[in-house]
Amino acid sequence: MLPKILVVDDDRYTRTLIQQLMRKTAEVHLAEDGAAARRLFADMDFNLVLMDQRLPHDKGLDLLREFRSRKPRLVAILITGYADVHEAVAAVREGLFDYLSKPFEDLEALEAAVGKALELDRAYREIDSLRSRLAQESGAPHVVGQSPAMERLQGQIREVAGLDTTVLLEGESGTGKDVIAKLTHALSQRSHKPYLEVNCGGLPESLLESLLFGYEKGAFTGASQTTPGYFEKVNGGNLFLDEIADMSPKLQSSLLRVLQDHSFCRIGSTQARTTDFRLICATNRALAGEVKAGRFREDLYYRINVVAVRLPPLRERSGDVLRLAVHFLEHYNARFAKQCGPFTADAVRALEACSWPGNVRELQHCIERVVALHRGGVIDRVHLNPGGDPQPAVPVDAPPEPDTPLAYQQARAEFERDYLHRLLQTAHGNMSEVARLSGIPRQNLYVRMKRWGIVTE
Ligand SMILES: Nc1ncnc2c1ncn2[C@@H]1O[C@H](COP(=O)(O)OP(=O)(O)OP(=O)(O)O)[C@@H](O)[C@H]1O
Repeated sequence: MLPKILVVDDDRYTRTLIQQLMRKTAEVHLAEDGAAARRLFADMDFNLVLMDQRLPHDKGLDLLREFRSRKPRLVAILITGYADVHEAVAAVREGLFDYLSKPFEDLEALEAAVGKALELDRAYREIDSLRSRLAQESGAPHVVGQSPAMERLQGQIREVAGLDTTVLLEGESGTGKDVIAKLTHALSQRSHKPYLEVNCGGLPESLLESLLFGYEKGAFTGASQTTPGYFEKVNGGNLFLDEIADMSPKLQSSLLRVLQDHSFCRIGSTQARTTDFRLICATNRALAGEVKAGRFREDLYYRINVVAVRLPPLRERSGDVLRLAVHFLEHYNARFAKQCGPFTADAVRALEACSWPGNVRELQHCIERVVALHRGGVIDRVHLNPGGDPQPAVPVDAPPEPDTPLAYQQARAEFERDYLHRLLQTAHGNMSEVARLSGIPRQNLYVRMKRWGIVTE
């Protein structure tokens, strides 16, 4: 269905021009004054209003305020003469999406502005419909993404979730593997059974072993009481092993045996116990490459690589950046009890121009930072600073003069932040690769990246 645009202008030439320009991409409705505009607005749900500032009996901006009081998320563009531009700029701060100056000299710019405005309206509507769908599918996580790549991926997950096969999720850091693992659980026949997850890269071998297998009292120093492991506790449900490539060779062979026999022994016991779970694994390094390099067992690889699903990086999901930004904006507004937004046209362009090397996590963090630091109201490009210096988006202090010598600690901090950010970009968001290149242990890296706001979790 074509989007609906309302054009309010007393100048017939402008109305006809916009109608001709948009006739293939939108259903265009025309009003020559405020009264006609009010009638049409009351009757139809418009995706965009293009409003002239000077109307016979009304001021365009006042009419837009009236419309927005009835429909706060209305996306609107004001059409002004050059004399009124300062009013339009002020209106953008009030929540107007964009303004265009008449006479239109650049028709491509007009089309582009309308395209962006319609995209923002689409993002609002999709987030709303996702919310109401999720309210029905209780337990399923919010997976935002209507780009072709994400539609394909969600289709794949809906197909395999109920089949009880092992699922391998491959994708860069921050692409949403964790969220998709939870979705797989929520859509599976095991959804009412336990869902347990463990990050294989975050724990030393012995701790991971006791967490998975459980142990008998006295099995090792500190084993003060018998404790069942995840293989036992997850019985009937789904087990998510994140960062599977980081599992040690010893644990890889133990896991292989569990998958073959559906049985295991607690540490310190010889009694075999049976278990029934579906395995979901994730990795941000291509497992085939790890097998080739001799770091991952080939037989285990074939066991877990039954259905492999690739999570596309955010830079390959055209359109999703804005949807996710709107989703996180609403989330953090609710969480911090704020009213930040909407985004200006310039902010939308800045968000979409960024390559987001840290993927969805980086975007989420950017919006969280903006909402936390912003007093409220419209979010413009200056507030966002996407992908740039991960310091507060609204600077608290003036930046130091370029030739002012920095204190050693401060200079080192700036170097580290810049260094890690660039490295993450070079490694396409792959944390294990960043760890390898920098020689900094992975866990340590997370702590540092969190400190500099490069990652949030
Ligand atoms: N499609 C999505 N919709 C909504 N939120 C998302 C989506 N994808 C990711 N997120 C959010 O982005 C953040 C990072 O996602 P997640 O932890 O799933 O990434 P990951 O690929 O598992 O990262 P890592 O490899 O570093 O563990 C989370 O807060 C998650 O809720």
